[in-house]
Amino acid sequence: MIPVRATGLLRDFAEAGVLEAADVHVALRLSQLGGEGAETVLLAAALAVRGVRTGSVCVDLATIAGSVLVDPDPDHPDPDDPDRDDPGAEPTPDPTGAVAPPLAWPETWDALQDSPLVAVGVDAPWRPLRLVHGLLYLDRYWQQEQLVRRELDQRAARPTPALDLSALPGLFPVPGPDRQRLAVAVAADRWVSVITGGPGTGKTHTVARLLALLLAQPGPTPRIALTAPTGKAAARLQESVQSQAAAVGLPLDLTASTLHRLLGWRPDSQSRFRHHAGNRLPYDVVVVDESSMVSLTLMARLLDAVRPTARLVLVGDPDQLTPVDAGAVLSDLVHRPAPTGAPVTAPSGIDPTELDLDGTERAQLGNGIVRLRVSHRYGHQIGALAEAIRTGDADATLGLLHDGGSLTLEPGFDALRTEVTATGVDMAAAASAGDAARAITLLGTHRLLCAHRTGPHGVTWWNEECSRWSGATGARWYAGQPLLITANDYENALHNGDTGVVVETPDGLQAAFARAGGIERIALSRLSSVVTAHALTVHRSQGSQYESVTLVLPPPTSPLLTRELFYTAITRASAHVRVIGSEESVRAAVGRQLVRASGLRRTSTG
Ligand SMILES: Nc1ncnc2c1ncn2[C@@H]1O[C@H](COP(=O)(O)OP(=O)(O)OP(=O)(O)O)[C@@H](O)[C@H]1O
Repeated sequence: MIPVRATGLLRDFAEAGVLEAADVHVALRLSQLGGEGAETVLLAAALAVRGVRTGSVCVDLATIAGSVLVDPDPDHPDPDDPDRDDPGAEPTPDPTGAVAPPLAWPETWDALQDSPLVAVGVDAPWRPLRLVHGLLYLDRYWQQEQLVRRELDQRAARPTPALDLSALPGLFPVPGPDRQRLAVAVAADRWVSVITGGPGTGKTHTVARLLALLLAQPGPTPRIALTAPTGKAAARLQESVQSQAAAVGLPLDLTASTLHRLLGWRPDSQSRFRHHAGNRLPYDVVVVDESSMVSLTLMARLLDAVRPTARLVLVGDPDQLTPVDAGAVLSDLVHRPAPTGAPVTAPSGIDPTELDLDGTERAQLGNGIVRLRVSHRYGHQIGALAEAIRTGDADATLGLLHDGGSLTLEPGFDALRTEVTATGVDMAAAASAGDAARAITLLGTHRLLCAHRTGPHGVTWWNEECSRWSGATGARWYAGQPLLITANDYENALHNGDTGVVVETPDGLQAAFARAGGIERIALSRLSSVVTAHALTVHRSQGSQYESVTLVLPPPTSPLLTRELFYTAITRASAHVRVIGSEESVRAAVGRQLVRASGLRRTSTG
């Protein structure tokens, strides 16, 4: 919809589909408040608002003119809702490369420097917009970025107390080079560290051993917080750490919570969180899993609240899809130069030269970053495919997909239909017989993933098609029906993104969910936010693992088709990956990376 008050450049860009009404409204409001009439400044302001709406922290004035973005799905969720896990769509570069009406950037640049709306440079007093190093920010995001930068740099520069590494050999008994051991030593030796790696590379395994090493240090027992951006991720982290607790000597009752819960989210309060710089979190170690899903705003809140003398350990896979909200902090962190003064070597007793670290990885050690590389979960072929996609090698990706074995590229749906039908029949049989364990096992054997929520390649369409293939009768509930929880449900201890299946019980049909201690059956009438889920968006599948995954690729022109989407989807599988789509779609996906403008990677000082 084009706002009536939009004129000139704002109208041109709104008509070209680049700006939405909200972008224009904010720019016009700023113009009123600041007494700014220059069209180019108002356009730049609207593009800054739009940048945040589409995931960037700022607008890069050097590249914006050639990289107009499209917003493929205006159905954005409420950014402040902590229950929200599924963005459904990710704004990405316009694949057609179409550029909106031409813009004279030299003119715009001059107008921005002179504008009463724009603070120019790091030290200029407050104004609603800030221009630094060619990046234009809404002030709020500039402040958040500065806070994150400052906190991380201060943490990196400050030495930690001397470490006793004598427990390490017991925690990693196999001799020889081991990146997990290096990661533990590095994370224990710093106030902030990052443990990255693809799925199944042992990030949580490493975290459990890090905690054991910290608990073995002399002095008071450290207080530990385990957290993750979503309820489902927090539950997985807790389960995984608890399952290793006895083996490495951790307390058996360590629990994990969402970041919102940890920080004390208060929807009714101005300050939003109970914990902040004036009321810090009472922990000595804070481990954040699935950090790739943490936005700039949430990272700023967290850094504000963690004590300067608490070890902050960020864990995640920076190659996965980025958060719904603005910023891609984890990805920025692994790409930023080390701050001046940061130690560039591993702690004493650890020899990084043994570990086959490349130049980048060596430099990253200076930022406390260690990347784990060996997957303990999936076979060589899926690992090789993940690496080919991650490094943008389309030929290698296609070569692997054509090689057969556990990977296939198919143009049609026949094999998918056979698989969905067979699994559906088996699930219905098990569920009708009341065998919830078998029905849940079958649910984890295969998952259909799509880029889009709606449309011919979308989840909604596929859910209907798969329901037909698996013999659903059209009844609201039926035995063998796969379920997806779509909002956190504290009463039933269910998390947004949990999956279950409808099974027959002596009390009629009920929903069955896998729990750490076994299977729980819940009356269907007690579930408020639940849908049938033969298919999921790739976003929604983040953090889940299936034996076999089918990914339906959209056409090459789809703005959702990116390397991060492809990588995230195929790394959900532990044994088999089927990609349905054309070679062109595969090439388009591998070749297109999500671009999010941010100043965090640029320098360490801003
Ligand atoms: N060094 C190791 N030796 C043996 N098994 C390992 C090792 N590291 C990890 N594993 C096993 O590999 C599996 C995956 O490990 P883990 O869950 O820690 O990986 P992750 O990187 O946290 O995975 P994700 O985040 O994708 O869930 C687990 O079963 C774990 O016990």
